[in-house]
Parts: sequence; C-alpha cells; structure tokens
Amino acid sequence: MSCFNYIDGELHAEAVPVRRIAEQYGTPCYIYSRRALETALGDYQSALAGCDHLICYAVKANSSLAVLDTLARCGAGFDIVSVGELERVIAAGGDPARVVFSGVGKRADEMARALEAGIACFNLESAAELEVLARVAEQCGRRAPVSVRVNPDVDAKTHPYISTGLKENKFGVSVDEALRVYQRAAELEWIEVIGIDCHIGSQLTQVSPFIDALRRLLALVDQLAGLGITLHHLDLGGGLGVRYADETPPAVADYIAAVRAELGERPLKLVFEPGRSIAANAGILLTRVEYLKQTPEHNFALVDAAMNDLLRPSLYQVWMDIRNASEDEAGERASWDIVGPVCETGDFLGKQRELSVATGDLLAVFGAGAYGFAMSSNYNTRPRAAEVMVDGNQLHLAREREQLADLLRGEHRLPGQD
Ligand SMILES: Cc1ncc(COP(=O)(O)O)c(C=O)c1O
Ligand SMILES: N[C@@H](CCCC[NH3+])C(=O)O
Repeated sequence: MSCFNYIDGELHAEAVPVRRIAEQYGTPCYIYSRRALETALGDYQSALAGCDHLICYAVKANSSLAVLDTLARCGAGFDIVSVGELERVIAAGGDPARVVFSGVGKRADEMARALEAGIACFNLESAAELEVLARVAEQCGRRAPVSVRVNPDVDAKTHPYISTGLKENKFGVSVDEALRVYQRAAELEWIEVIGIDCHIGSQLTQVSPFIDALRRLLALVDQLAGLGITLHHLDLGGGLGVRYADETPPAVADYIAAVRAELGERPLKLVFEPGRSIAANAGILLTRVEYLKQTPEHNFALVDAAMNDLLRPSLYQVWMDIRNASEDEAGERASWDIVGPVCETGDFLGKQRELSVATGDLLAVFGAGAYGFAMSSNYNTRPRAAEVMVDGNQLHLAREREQLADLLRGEHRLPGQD
C-alpha cells in the first residue's frame, strides 16, 4: 500500500496534494507519511506476533524526530550507531531500554552515555571494544549487556558498498573469533553476555542469505551453550530490501516466517534492526524544475534538489523512480537527465527518464524516505531541504528538528496513547 497516490492527476501525500506542501514550505522538500511508517512497522509486528521479539528501527535510515516519534509511539525499539542517534531517540520519546548500539568504532564517552541511559545491548564488533567497554562499565558502576556481532561470511548479493557480512568487510568478528570474545566476555565482572548479532548488508532481495547467516549464528549459539554460555536473544540485523525499480524483495511476512521456521522451538528472543524497509517508501523528495537545457546530446532538467539533498543516485549509481507530480497525459514525453545545481558532473537524481516536464513543474523522487535526508549535507553551502510529516490531512514541518521535540510530543498523540 502506498500513501503517495495520484488523485485526479495530482500527486497526494495521504490526503494532501503535494503542490500545497511545496507552496507552503518550498522545495526541495522531503515529505513523509505517518501512516506509511505505521503500516511498515505494523507488518513486522504482525509477522512476529506470538513470538518474543524486539523491532529496533535503524535510526541511520531516517533520524527525523517526527519519524522517531511516530515509531516510538507504535512501540518500536531503536538501533543506534552513535550517541547523537541516542540523543535523538531520547528527545523523540523513545525508550532507551529498547535501544541496541551497533557500530565498529564506539568511543568510550559514547559507551558511558549509553550505559547511563540504560540501553538494552551493546553489539560488540571487536575484542578490543570489549576491553574498553568493560573498563567504562566499571568506571560507571553499571554492568554492560552485550552481544557479539558475528560476521558470518555470507554473500548478501547486494551493492558492494552496502554488503557488510563478508570476511573482507570491516564489520563484526568471524565465527571463530566470536567464540574467543564470548569466552573472554564471560570472565569479565562488568560485562553481561546476553545475545548474538549480525547484519550482513542492506537492500537484500532474497531470503536465502539471511537464512545462511542465521544457521551459522545458531550453530554458534549451540556451541556456546555447550561451554556454559547461554544467550537470550538473537539479533539478525536489518537489510530487507525494497522495490526501487524492478527488484522483487520478499514480503516482510515471508521473510519473518522463514526466520521463525529456522529458529524452531529455541527459546531465543528475536531482534531485528530494519531501516530501509520501514522508511524508504514512507518518503518522497519533492523538487521543482528551474530550467530546461537542451543540447544535441542531452535534455537536462535542472531542478532545485541536488546530490547534497539525495546522494544515493550519485554515490551508488542506483535508480530511483522520478515522476511529475502532475500527471499530464497530454504533455509530450522526452528523455531527460534530472540534474541539480551542485558543481559536480556526478550531481544527478536520474538519467534518461521518459517524462513530460516544463519549467516550474514539481517532480517527486519516490522511495526517498530512507537514506535520503539522513545522508544529506550542506555541500556548496546549500541549506538542507525542508522535511514535512503528513498525518491524514494535517501537515507538520519537521525542519528545525531539535527545537520541535517537545512540540512533536504534544502534537502527535495516537488515540489511546496519552
Ligand atoms: C548494524 C546495522 N543494522 C541495521 C541497518 C539497517 O539496514 P537496512 O536499512 O538495510 O534495514 C544497518 C545498515 O545497513 C546496519 O549497519
Ligand atoms: N546508505 C545506503 C545504505 C547504508 C546502510 C548502512 N549500513 C543506501 O542508501 O542504500
């Protein structure tokens, strides 16, 4: 189900015409749908019903307070990779006791803050990190709950930049080393071993790599049990893909069903860290055509969004769907390169798109809710795009995000959640 639909030829975000949002807040502008976020999280929750679980939304995908606030109210936990993300979760009303902390380079001060906040688990990525965490925990006088992030050496069959579970990647530790790290962790007074973790990559479109990784983790769980080290949860990370072009990723329900079948009757709580599959289709980037420039080689549509606003096409050369926000069947179509004003030849949102465009038109880039604004920058001293959360027929500007934390808490109450 999409929450971005054409009604009478005009693109709407839930019940609001995007044209109205552009008039009110300007472009470029990220538009998020509250209902789409709730539905995507709900798909995970339904698939995991009856099973002890925790869904930790990966904050890096979209850390807008309005997004975190929405998900926190629906009961999500959070996967963070920095203390900045932790502060955002707390500011948005998220529960630190439902937070897992991933990342290869956690600093001691970040560990201390996370311990003080009382997070659920540190996902350790190296033997050296374990020693630092043990020291910090002792200094803070709080035992640190830990998982070891295992690098299962599984090919996620995705873009090499976002594949994380191969032995040549910097993430996690090998199965053999994990065994040693667990044995060392079990000896440390200020460390409490509670789980096991992996994350093999992002934008996975098949279930089999997840299941391969899960089998390797379960074998290790059994081996550890034999050594007297009992684990209570298994965190399979994030990574489930979405459809940008013609990909056919498994439905959340099918993915989770396969995981549950593999887990069998083991008394392990299941943890997931989905980012993209929650947020990607809950957001679009709206941009206005400033100029048309036609050369013998190319038709360029110069728009007011650029690679600093949406980096994915330039960085990974990925295809994201771009459509005119006004469906003008009569308009003549041509092949256009959609490019921004940044001084880089690699500054494009899409190339060779069959579109009908005119100066002043609004274009929408779909699937931009994940790794869109979150990866944006001020390159070329460009201001960041506005962010607007749509809730039915209500709009909420999510721009000065920090200052809006309290406002969001007041404004966005779901019925029965006061
Ligand atoms: C440790 C970890 N967990 C979760 C995620 C979220 O992944 P995705 O957005 O593909 O679900 C990532 C990013 O790939 C990650 O590095
Ligand atoms: N930034 C990537 C995903 C990174 C995943 C982070 N571990 C993307 O846009 O596809």
